[in-house]
Amino acid sequence: MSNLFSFSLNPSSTSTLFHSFTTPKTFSSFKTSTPTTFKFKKPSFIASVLSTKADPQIPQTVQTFWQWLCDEGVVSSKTPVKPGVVPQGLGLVATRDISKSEVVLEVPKRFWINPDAVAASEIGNVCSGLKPWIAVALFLLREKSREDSKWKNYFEILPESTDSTVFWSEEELAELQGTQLLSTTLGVKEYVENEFLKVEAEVVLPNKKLFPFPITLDDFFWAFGILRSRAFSRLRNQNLVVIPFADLINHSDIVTTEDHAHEVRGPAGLFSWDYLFSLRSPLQLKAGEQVFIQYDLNKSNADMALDYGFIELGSNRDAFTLTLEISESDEFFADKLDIAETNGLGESAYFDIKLDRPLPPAMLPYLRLVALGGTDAFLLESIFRNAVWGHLELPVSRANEELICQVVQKACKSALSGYHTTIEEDQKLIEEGNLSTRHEMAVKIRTGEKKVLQHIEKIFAERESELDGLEYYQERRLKDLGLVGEQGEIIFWE
Ligand SMILES: C[S@@+](CC[C@H](N)C(=O)[O-])C[C@H]1O[C@@H](n2cnc3c(N)ncnc32)[C@H](O)[C@@H]1O
Repeated sequence: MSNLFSFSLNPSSTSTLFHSFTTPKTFSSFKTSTPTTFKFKKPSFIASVLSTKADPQIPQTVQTFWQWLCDEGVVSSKTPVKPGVVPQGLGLVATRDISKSEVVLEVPKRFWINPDAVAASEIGNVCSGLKPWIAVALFLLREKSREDSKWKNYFEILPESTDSTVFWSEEELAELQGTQLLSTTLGVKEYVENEFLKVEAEVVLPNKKLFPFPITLDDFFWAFGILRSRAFSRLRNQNLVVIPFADLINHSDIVTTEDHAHEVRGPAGLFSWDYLFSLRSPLQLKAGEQVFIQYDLNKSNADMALDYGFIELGSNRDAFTLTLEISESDEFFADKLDIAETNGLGESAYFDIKLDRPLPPAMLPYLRLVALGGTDAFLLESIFRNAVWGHLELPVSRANEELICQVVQKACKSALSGYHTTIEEDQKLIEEGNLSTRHEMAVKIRTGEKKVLQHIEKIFAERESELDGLEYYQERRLKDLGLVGEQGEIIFWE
């Protein structure tokens, strides 16, 4: 969550994961692709905090969990937070005033659930070749089923699922018709199912002694959901780690920094030192207030819905990912690919576009490259290779610029026609209220995507109306050669 909760199947970035499930589109067809509840009752008023006396609002499982943390020396009378029942399910609540950046909890490494814990366990050998998240998922399921698991009390407080779209019914998913979130969700579900079938056949079934209990696809999805919503990432040396107790912390957009989680060395019991996961409060708090962090500033609402099962109200997380591709049938495919790769892009490129924000800097050059042809194709010659990206950062020719404007607008229109409601209809539904959590999330996600598409369409419509006033490669070149006068007249013939 400080950076955390952005567990990604591909550690390079969360958006890589996102994109790995979208179907790349060619330029010509460039378009954008487009359980159950918590165990705990959610009070609508203040949080109820565990005290030394049993509080009837706190489930027995949470009281037992807390007692376990006390017995293990993870918490003491000095720990300034306790689990509480809050509107987001369980959360961490201050038991006294807390100052900004104060350490609120520390969890020794022996309680962390991560690939190292798997490697050191009985299933370490059979899981050694697996993707880290799959190994940890199997470990979670195995420990959950064991009466003598070290984490037994922890498993008792975990939710059965979240509102992540991977847990939505078909009827609920139908409200996402036309959205990128729907195609991403379906892609993720298919991916998880395939991984499950593979690991079931290759690891679980052949090792009945290690996995003596049945593991179903639903179980595997549960583990996947736990990892997506609770694993911390981007700690030093830790890309995927579940930290019991620390993972009770909820997200708030009031927090705008991400640097709250650290790995430190410190006392981890009466006589031992160990690595500790240390969490600091990003805000100053009064006793009784909930501790929040920022899960990930870069995630779009669609990412949040998929990973955590909630979204933010402000529109700054509304986003749309444009997928562009150099078509293999393009007569200049090899040259274009070479230029794209030299500039850190590839055959396909993904551009996350946010509402009311400028376009990603590489998007226009890439679009111009993909559209390059006809009399502009000379720029693809190898003699220009070092300078071509610089040329593509500015309009190349009227024809090229007009083409990209038209293609993008057409693609936006086509994507917009895939939604089954208009923005106005969505707004009416929100105003009327009475929507379930998931339905409201779906309506807000589809409204957000449509607004971003309209925003992109507007940018390119405006650009198209300004084509006559733009300066293109040939004019720039003549100017560089001193062949254009102050008024723009060509003086070559004088
Ligand atoms: C790391 S867990 C936090 C503890 C969790 N509330 C629990 O009861 O176990 C993350 C999950 O908490 C919930 N959550 C966290 N922040 C939230 C927020 N601002 N709004 C709604 N739900 C939130 C979501 O279900 C999310 O998947």
